[in-house]
Amino acid sequence: MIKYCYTLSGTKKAPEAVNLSPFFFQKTGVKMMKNVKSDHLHFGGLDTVELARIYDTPLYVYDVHKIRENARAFVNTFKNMQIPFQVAYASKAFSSIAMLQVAKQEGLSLDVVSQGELYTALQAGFPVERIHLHGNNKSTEELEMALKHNIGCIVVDNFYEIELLEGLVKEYNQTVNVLLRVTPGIEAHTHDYILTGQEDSKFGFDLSNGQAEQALLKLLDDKEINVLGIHCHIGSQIFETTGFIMAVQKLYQTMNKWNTLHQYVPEVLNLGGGFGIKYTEEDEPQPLAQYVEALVHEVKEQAKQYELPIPEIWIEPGRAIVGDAGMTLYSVGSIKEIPDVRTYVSVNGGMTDNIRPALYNAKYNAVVANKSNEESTKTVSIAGKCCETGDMLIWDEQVPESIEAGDILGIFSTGAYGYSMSNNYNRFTKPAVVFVENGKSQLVVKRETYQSLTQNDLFYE
Ligand SMILES: Cc1ncc(COP(=O)(O)O)c(C=O)c1O
Ligand SMILES: N[C@@H](CCCC[NH3+])C(=O)O
Repeated sequence: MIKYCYTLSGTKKAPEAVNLSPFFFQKTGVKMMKNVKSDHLHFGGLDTVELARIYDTPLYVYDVHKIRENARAFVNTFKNMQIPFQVAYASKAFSSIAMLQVAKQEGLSLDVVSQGELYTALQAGFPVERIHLHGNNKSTEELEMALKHNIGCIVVDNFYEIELLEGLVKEYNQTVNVLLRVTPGIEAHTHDYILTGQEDSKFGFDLSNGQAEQALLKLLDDKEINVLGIHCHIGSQIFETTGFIMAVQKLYQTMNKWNTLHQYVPEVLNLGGGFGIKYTEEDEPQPLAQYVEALVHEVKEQAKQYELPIPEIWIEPGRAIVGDAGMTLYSVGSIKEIPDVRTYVSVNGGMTDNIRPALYNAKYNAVVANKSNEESTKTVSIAGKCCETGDMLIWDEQVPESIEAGDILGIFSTGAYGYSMSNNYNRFTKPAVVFVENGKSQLVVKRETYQSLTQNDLFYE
């Protein structure tokens, strides 16, 4: 049995160990992991071809050990830096009862943005005091649900919400902790659709036009509302720490002003999520610990400069916790060769289980999981099966010459915003989700059935 790996340029490399995660290979520039026992790709210690056989495809697979490792990278860095903190997992990246159980086990807090996400957290038995509710258009029902369950805090986003909340806390004679979401006017370097910190944003109160200050005063005026602190989130899939550092500086200028004018000093500074991960070898994220180190360092510097206390620092990573811990397995079907133009390899999923390539032109790498010892010398494009020309998962990927119908194709780093953004376009059913850990696999989200697709449909009479 040949024991080697291929780099993206096609050169062979000896694998350092048997069951390394694809993350390792992406990090080192080696494209795929080889199992020395067979020619099957292993993920989280298990044979992916076997997983596809047992659970069928398309299938989301999560390496739970990797989820824990990512979570601990954040948590342990805060602990080592001896600073009060909360790491709130942004459950929009991937919410399911099993995932939230793992988040709870790792001592994370939770960011939810809807009643559905809050309901899932409650079903998972997530500690309510560690749940934070987000949203740029929270409904009365959402706010009522948050108050009823006494969740940790509500991240207040706009004047309409303040009015609703003021009415509700009076009606229920209840106090509530809030964070004030501000937009610091920072344009992080990422895709336009996932930018959130700029002035022209639907999220939060703008700092520069005075609306944030107006909102603060309104909230401080209400004795049922405790303004725990300030929140800002500058965007998603950000590699450089510069944007985060600039946000901290902007927030401290504001805090200094608000301390002088209104004697308001926040206890909590929530700096959001957005820490970038590696999808392909072109991506160069920082190690997760470095994002935290940079943030904490800057907070300490600014606190010293303005002679303000060091607040509790909260962050909200989603992608960085689950992104590279998940992969998707598909079955290859039709292969269409257009001589001198392109070869389309169609799989039994696509934009219904991963809309990111269609939405953000996001890039991924794939491997033929049952032929991972074969050299990848053929250039093909991986197409989804939706009735959309734009339903392409990867353009120009290298695969073995022998690729054929029935092969299992694995796409790496689909753990964030894959399942959570999946949809039923063309009435495709959503795939199942499987967790692997300690050499075992377990189904944690069942595959949708045709029955579940039509269960809410009614006959027109
Ligand atoms: C307010 C807020 N917090 C946290 C996140 C999580 O972002 P990411 O998954 O990039 O860490 C998002 C999404 O961008 C967000 O809007
Ligand atoms: N869904 C986006 C990120 C936006 C997250 C929420 N603010 C993605 O897949 O990258």
